Amino acid sequence: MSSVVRALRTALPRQPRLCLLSQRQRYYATSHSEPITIVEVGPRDGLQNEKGVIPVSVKAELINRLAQTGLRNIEAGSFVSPKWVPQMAGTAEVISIIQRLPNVQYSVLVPNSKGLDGLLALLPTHSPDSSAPPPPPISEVAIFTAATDAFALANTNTTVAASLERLAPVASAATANGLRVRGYVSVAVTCPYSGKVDPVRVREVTSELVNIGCYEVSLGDTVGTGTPATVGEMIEEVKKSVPVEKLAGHFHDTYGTGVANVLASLRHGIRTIDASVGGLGGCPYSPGATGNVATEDVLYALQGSEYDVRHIDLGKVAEVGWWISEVLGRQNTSRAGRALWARRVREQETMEKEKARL
Ligand SMILES: CC(C)(COP(=O)([O-])OP(=O)([O-])OC[C@H]1O[C@@H](n2cnc3c(N)ncnc32)[C@H](O)[C@@H]1OP(=O)([O-])[O-])[C@@H](O)C(=O)NCCC(=O)NCCSC(=O)C[C@@](C)(O)CC(=O)[O-]
Repeated sequence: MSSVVRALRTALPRQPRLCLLSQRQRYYATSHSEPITIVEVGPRDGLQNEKGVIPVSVKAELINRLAQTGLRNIEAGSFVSPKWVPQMAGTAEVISIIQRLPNVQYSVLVPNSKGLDGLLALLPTHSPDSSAPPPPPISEVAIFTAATDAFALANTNTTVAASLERLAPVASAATANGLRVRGYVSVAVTCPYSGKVDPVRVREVTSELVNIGCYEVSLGDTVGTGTPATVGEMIEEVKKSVPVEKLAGHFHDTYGTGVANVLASLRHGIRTIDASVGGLGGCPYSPGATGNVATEDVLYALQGSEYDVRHIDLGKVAEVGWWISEVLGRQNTSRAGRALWARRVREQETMEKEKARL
């Protein structure tokens, strides 16, 4: 590591924020923009696919750092079987130690009643005792199924129909306990086991999730084979039964079409996008798929557009991406994140040269 890069790392928190919008872009963004919700799934979808065991302290720090960037929705982990996804073990501890920010919604993924019970055990059932530690700040659970039986069996050991039967009481119990319920439909474009997926099937499963109580359903291109054309076709089909306000887009970037698919889904009316800092992630049961579309890439692409994400600080998100990539010893797959890093190194080198010259 060069001395400039080392010095830069030490100096990171004191660096001025990156100002990436021109004055004209800022005017356009202010006067015409529509707010977009970014659901940051890095701490869950991102970390669940890492090879090594990640300490609880690192997971909690990732969530805390993300919460400081202006992101308002963070999926913090999952209460799934540790035999199936060992990387998510310790979620109870993680959510017990994160710092609650009042304007941030924290959620966790649950596959069944046992997962929900694990979460509910941590939440207060009566007026909180002032001497007790504060309860975890979870206000939402995410339940998940798939558009194909082959994927549902690989991911959750059950068929789609049986998973929906299993999830209905989970959704009711979560709602009864004051939690919002979000749903996911995996393999909404292609299934790694059974190939191209019929959009009609995606529509049916999405409707079922709404019927059992999901306020929103995230349509997952789990494998990341989607293109603006196939994603658009799928969304238009789903919209025949479910209002677009209840849909979100969840794209993996395997073929480099993640940002294009985000833009396509926005054009088709979706206003909530899942993304993962540093492009972390992938589903352990989707062989060959890479991480989610990177949060930094989405934020960069939407700057100055008619879609408003100005409440999220791209520079700060990029810093989190650099930090977590280094901690995990992995390559940062966010193109924008890498470019911003290179730019900062160049700026620092210029400053150093200037200082030496004076
Ligand atoms: C659903 C099960 C549990 C069925 O797994 P199973 O083996 O059929 O379940 P079981 O009921 O027979 O239980 C087996 C063991 O797991 C335990 N168990 C059972 N449930 C839990 C729980 N909640 N928490 C902790 N432990 C649990 C249970 O107690 C038992 O322990 P044992 O008696 O053998 O010691 C399993 O298949 C599972 O956990 N699957 C989760 C897989 C997963 O997390 N995949 C990644 C998330 S989905 C995703 O990434 C896609 C998404 C959402 O991002 C969108 C996209 O991109 O498509």
